[in-house]
Amino acid sequence: MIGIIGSGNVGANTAFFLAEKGVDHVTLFDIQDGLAQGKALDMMEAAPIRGYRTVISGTNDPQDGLNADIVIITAGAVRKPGMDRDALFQANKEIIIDYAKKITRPDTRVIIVSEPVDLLTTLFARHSLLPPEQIMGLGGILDATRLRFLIADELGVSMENVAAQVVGRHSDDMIILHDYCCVSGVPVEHFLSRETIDRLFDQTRQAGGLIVELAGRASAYYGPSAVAADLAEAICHDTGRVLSVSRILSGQFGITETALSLPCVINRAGASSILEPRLDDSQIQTLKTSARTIQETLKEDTHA
Ligand SMILES: NC(=O)c1ccc[n+]([C@@H]2O[C@H](COP(=O)([O-])OP(=O)(O)OC[C@H]3O[C@@H](n4cnc5c(N)ncnc54)[C@H](O)[C@@H]3O)[C@@H](O)[C@H]2O)c1
Repeated sequence: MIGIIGSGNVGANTAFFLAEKGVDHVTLFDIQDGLAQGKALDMMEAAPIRGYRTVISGTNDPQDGLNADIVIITAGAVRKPGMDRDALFQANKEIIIDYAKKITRPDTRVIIVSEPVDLLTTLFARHSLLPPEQIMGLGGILDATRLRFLIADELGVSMENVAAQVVGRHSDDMIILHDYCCVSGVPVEHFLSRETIDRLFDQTRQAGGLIVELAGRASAYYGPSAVAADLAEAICHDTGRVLSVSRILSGQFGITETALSLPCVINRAGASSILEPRLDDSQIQTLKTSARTIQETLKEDTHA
């Protein structure tokens, strides 16, 4: 069973995408009375046409959503135009601490979507009894997915032939691994000029903000939901896929006790091992600065 905490745009769409992937059971919870039940019912009533057999249920009891094999946390405030992700920390930190303490099943794997994701994943890990590999933040995998679209669109090729890797913080400080961006295994420089590649990298950094500006009242949710469902499926099916997720680092590039995205092997245990990519000196500095910023923010906050 997959529990989804928060049944707003990301939570509900993740449930829908999971149903289309054929998982057995998804339980939605939201603090707004009736919202989870209403959306679950709506999705079940689409099943005769969409053809999924998944049971999607809504609940008013958070423990029904938390007592799950995989818990996806999408609860909390979203950015408004002009806001950066860090501005959501004060609004969302208590929610994360609360759920970190309420998850008591030792085998639950947790995917944190709420923003600012690396800060909240670090905070969750501090307050949780779960081991670090079972706690994953939705970070680099979304940025890489967006970049794959942009490269494919620029070249007019199929997206499935485009690979991209983004690590570090899910923010303007994300680190796009140039050497790992390929089209059918061929480095992207072979097809695109340096200026075009830089423009696509900038668009990737600004992708989330652009959607907030354009949509006005909502942040991105189709892309994030698709990625959350993909990650949950990779865990359920014990795939061993390598995906860039935010997890507590254990000494990689000298960083500990802080969650940042690096490529991880995703299997039934969660983000079970980290594959260290080759980074240049400036990328290592960016990664370390991101870790320091997260630690300083948490240190300044006496409740964290
Ligand atoms: N990591 C990423 O890449 C990424 C991408 C998109 C959105 N997000 C984040 O995901 C979160 C959700 O986004 P959304 O678009 O679904 O927002 P939304 O406003 O549509 O939904 C949020 C839902 O959370 C519920 N909620 C608030 N407090 C709660 C609590 N304590 N327990 C349970 N539910 C609670 C609200 O009632 C609301 O229904 C935001 O923090 C957003 O910034 C992250």
